[in-house]
Amino acid sequence: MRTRSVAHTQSALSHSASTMGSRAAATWYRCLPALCSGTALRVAPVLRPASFASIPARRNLNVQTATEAVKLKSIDDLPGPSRSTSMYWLLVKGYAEKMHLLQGLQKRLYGPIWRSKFGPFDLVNVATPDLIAQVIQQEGRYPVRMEMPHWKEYRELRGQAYGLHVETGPEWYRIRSALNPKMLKLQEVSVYASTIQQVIGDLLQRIELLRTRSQDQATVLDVAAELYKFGFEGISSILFETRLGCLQEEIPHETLRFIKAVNDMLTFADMVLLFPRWTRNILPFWKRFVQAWDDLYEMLIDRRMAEIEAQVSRDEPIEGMYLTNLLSSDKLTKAEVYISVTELMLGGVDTTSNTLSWALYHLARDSRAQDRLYSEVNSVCPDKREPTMDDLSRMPFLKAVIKETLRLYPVAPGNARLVSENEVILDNYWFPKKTQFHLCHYEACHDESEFPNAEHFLPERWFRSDTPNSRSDRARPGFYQHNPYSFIPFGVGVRACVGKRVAEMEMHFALSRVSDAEVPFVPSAQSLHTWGQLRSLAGLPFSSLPRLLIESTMW
Ligand code: HEM
Repeated sequence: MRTRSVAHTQSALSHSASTMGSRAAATWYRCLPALCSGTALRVAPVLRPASFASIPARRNLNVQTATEAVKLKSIDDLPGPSRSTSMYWLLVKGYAEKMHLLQGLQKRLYGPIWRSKFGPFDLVNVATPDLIAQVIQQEGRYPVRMEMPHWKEYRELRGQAYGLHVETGPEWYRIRSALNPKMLKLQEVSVYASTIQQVIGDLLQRIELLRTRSQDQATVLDVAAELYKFGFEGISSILFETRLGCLQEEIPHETLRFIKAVNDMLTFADMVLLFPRWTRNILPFWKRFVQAWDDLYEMLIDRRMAEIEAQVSRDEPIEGMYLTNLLSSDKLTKAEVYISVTELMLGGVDTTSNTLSWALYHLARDSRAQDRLYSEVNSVCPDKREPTMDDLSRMPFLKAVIKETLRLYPVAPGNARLVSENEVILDNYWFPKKTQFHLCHYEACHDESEFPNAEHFLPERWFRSDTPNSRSDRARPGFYQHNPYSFIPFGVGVRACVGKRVAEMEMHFALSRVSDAEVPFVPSAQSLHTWGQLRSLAGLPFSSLPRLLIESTMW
């Protein structure tokens, strides 16, 4: 099984657009970055950095008069690499696979705002929290990340609804408003807690099984793959009210085909975007992209939708999970429910699983952080009790570990905005409507002036209470006063991630239970390195021993 970031890989321009490339575009919709209405940078009170309190209200900086605009510089005045330089960096220097690092390189060369062109993209890159804030504040009522012409074309070919990623304006907002309530309200999301706990139970059993089968009785050779399966199983159990069996010994054939269809769709989406239309008769990418979407629909969604619809129409009582609720709410057409659930599914897999992989990687290398996490979990939930949502609110260090992981490895290393309602002014530049902005989140959350020791994993940095008495340089004044736009892993505003609450719940429950049951450590004689890529953790070896075993040998 491949462990590619599905939802937020292609969604990055969906879940990130960060990288603005085909990959970005893919990541982009993968994370299918949605925007939860009114989700303005909420943080748990304990972890709340002071500066979050002062996010300025949105302002609309539409250009007032042509005279004013004339005084400003234009997009043509921006510095930036030529097309051939960009292609050289991407293809020859290998940045196509690590575009998040290109952000810092180009910022050093051209300054915090620059223009870059490659393939079909003509981008204005912004790489400071201030500039990111300025774009967001001018994004308009119905923000758009980027155009998704290939998705749109497929939907038209099959007569399907457009869905969150393709739809724009009030129509996008109508769909989004129907999806938000059962996704973004904490109380509503807690309904899914017991389902997720069952899936986590399966994950723990799977880790134990793989460990005991290994030569050293300690190493799970590819923990990222297991977490990917967990991500898939978790989100599908919430959305479809169905267990796919990803964590079983024998993964059902249909499930494997579904997973393959998801990966194919994302992979070929990249290709379809990059090559011009006339190549479709010669190259296989478009046909395979269409085939992948067809398979994806047919294999799971059609089948599950038909079952649930039949139950709804027979007025049978059904466990009211997400899909059932959407189908019975009448707020969306059946076609819109189809596509919305698919997009949520695409957004919900690799996002949570990659974040968990990176968190375990750092905990395995940092026994101090690991011990602190275990003490916290164990004090709130002694004797391996499964945590409840209420328990999670008493685990600030657990949440800090996830935040710090998302800062170091943002699922969407870049995001995008195609500002089509307004002209935009940034510093002393004026941009016409429909300018495509690339928001360099990765660079912003790795900026030393915002986060001292930015490349280090320091969950404590999210605790203001650690500041006053500590002697370490982490505690120097102002350390926690980062600009709120330097860390927006789920986006911000009405288009922010629709799956944020579900993702946090999944990650918090999973990490608390894994750290309560396992003692991860770096495999001997193996120096784990941080791969250049943010998402490809495939093959991440993970050694752990059951905590119970360690505790009993101590006695
Ligand atoms: C670690 C977990 C996750 C992270 C860091 C993340 C991050 C993001 C980001 C940055 C965006 C773009 C927001 C913007 O443009 O301002 C986004 C959009 C989206 N995400 Fe996530 N996401 C995560 C998990 C999920 C999950 C679990 C789901 C599904 C339940 C999901 C579904 C979506 C969708 C559908 C959108 C597009 C929304 C729209 O365009 O209206 N995400 N996500």
